[in-house]
Amino acid sequence: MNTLASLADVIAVVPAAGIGSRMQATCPKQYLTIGQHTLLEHSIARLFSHPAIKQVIVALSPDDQHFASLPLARDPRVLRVTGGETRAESVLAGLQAAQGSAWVLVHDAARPCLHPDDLQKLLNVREQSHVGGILAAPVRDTMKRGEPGKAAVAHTVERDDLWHALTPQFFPHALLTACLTRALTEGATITDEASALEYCGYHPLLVSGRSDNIKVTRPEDLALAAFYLSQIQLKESA
Ligand SMILES: Nc1ccn([C@@H]2O[C@H](COP(=O)(O)OP(=O)(O)OP(=O)(O)O)[C@@H](O)[C@H]2O)c(=O)n1
Ligand SMILES: C[C@](O)(CO)[C@H](O)COP(=O)(O)O
Repeated sequence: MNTLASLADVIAVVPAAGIGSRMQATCPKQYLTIGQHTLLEHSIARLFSHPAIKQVIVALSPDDQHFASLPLARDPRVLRVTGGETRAESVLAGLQAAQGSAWVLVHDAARPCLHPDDLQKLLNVREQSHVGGILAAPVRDTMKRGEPGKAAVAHTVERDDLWHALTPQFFPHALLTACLTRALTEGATITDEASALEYCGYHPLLVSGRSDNIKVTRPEDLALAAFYLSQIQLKESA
């Protein structure tokens, strides 16, 4: 029987089964460190900083050599599952292990700078929508479409109503599982959870989020993430 509190509980799925090839590092980028902790540990700590997040399901590569040595591996709130060939497949593996939570949040292991205010804003979506929503940052720069296969401008892209999709992304567990399963079965290209819902005809909410919630993707991102994270931690310790 779910208590009221458990109905409010949220399970987070953290896809962490990638190799981080664009990072050009000697280990998968989620195990690069800022200070004394890995990006994965920072990203999960940001989630657990909110009382509604009761469990994290982390999807790892079957060849993962790093997770077992982290304190996370002994945290009873953290459940390990085996990820897939794509991020979407890793997320689906996490969803299949998520039991007892009506809503599920998905957050990249490579986004360690999630601000607590943004997490709260996203969790509030549960009161506003039956579909769910995502953190997103409005595009700031002029956007260009390149000519296919050439480093030349084809045309400028209208940037009104253009957003950078971020994570976390937050959806009813049953709806996201159904949409992601259908999209993958039908061969759709799915790079975030919202695109699976869009594929099935839904329009998730866009929750304006901070642009410092970066995904560590390329070598120069690590120092920037370290700075942004230090700013969050400075404010939290004030
Ligand atoms: N098969 C995969 C691929 C990616 N991810 C995870 O999805 C998140 C966002 O993906 P991305 O930034 O693309 O990470 P990588 O795929 O590792 O990076 P790259 O594309 O540079 O190899 C990361 O936390 C990554 O570990 C995953 O769980 N399973
Ligand atoms: C999910 C995501 O973080 C939204 O921007 C992003 O798509 C994940 O990175 P990838 O390079 O697309 O796997």
